Amino acid sequence: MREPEENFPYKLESWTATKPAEGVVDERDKAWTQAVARGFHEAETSDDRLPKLITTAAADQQRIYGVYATEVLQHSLPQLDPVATYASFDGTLNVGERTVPADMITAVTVRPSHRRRGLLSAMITADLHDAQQRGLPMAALTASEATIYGRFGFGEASRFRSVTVDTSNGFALRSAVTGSVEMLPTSSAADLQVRLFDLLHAETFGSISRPDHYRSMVAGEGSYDHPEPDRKVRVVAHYDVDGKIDGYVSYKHLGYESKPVSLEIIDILALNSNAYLALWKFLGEVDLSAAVNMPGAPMNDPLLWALTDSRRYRVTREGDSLWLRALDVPALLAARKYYADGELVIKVNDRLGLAGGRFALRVAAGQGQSESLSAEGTADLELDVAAFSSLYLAGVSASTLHQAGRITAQSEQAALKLFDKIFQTPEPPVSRSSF
Ligand SMILES: CC(=O)SCCNC(=O)CCNC(=O)[C@H](O)C(C)(C)COP(=O)(O)OP(=O)(O)OC[C@H]1O[C@@H](n2cnc3c(N)ncnc32)[C@H](O)[C@@H]1OP(=O)(O)O
Repeated sequence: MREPEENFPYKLESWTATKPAEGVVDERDKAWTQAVARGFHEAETSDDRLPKLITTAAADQQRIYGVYATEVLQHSLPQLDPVATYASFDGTLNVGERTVPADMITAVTVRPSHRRRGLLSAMITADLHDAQQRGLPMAALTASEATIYGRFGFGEASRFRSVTVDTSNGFALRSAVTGSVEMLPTSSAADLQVRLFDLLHAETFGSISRPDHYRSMVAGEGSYDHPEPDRKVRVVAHYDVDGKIDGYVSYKHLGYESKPVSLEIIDILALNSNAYLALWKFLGEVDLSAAVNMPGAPMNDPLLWALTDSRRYRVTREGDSLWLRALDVPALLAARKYYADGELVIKVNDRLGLAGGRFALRVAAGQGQSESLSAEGTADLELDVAAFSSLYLAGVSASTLHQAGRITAQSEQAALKLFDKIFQTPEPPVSRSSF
């Protein structure tokens, strides 16, 4: 691991999460997990929940980073408490009919009394170099704030919406759905979620893996964000006409004090649009509720178009979903599925020295071939690695980024159009994971 250099009165340590033996939590793991909770302004995790949380991190084989003060002041938190936390684990990103390995970053916190001293910079630089050396072509995260990660080469790659659907009297869908819905024991949600997600992940462009803690979150057993169990969680599955489960929803009632009295979706996965709409029909008809909130709705949600009254569908928030950071541009260019042929030379600038260079892309019959070229020479487009990472899944076009001043070099309109023609996709990228 690269050690940060000059003027750094801290020690950066790294280890792999391991399952607590016989439920006994290692003191270092305990201090690290509590530091994460403090960093996100959450309540500290109760002792009986700690083994479960650390077990989920171990299931992901998370690489844990902790920054420790080399000297602590009298009466301050002990040396064992990290002043900064960070974790990463290997996942995959669907780039169209195949996946590429990705370094998935999570649990980034710096103690408020130690912010803006370069601690995040030290951790992320060490992890990105490590990921690149291990041959991972991409890094990925979901961000608490949009201002943090651009400087480290990350670009927004997909977006999501939060929606509220008015399910008061009169809620109806335009067309009939088939199959049936049934309530399940919440404990069965963990494995069901994994099965459905794996199928969807393999076929959804832009999908990134989920961390293991989704298993307990969707079953009301707590997650990293909210470690304590939530006994209000309910789980309902959709069965197709042959009796096979092809969708599920994990949700909870927000209480009679919510206005309007609402249900909230924790997770909804459906293998086809019939299952998706049937689950929504169920949610829309649940008694003692008049609205359903869906925090992670896709941008192209068919539900809007299925409602007899589309104004019942209200977007309450739109935001960035997945952030990507290229670590190996030629590998990424060769891996992606394309829908138009063409040839391009692009120059990628990377201040961290990880992925920069001049690269040729040749696409024929939807398959890309790429090679690194010498640094000197012309390029059709020159752009920062964060802009390249945003463009990679075509969640935004090169023309739009150029208009936004994000493609820095003087770019010919023809080159922008050619890039967009090669990279465009029939559907926008969709990510169903937050980590
Ligand atoms: C993937 C995830 O886990 S997302 C969760 C991120 N964590 C949180 O939001 C928890 C609360 N916030 C924090 O713990 C910290 O403020 C962090 C982790 C965001 C930043 O950690 P720091 O150690 O302060 O960052 P560091 O000192 O390395 O800053 C590097 C640069 O980023 C800038 N920066 C850091 N945080 C922010 C921010 N929130 N908004 C804008 N700029 C920021 C710094 O000003 C600095 O800029 P410079 O290079 O021009 O001087």
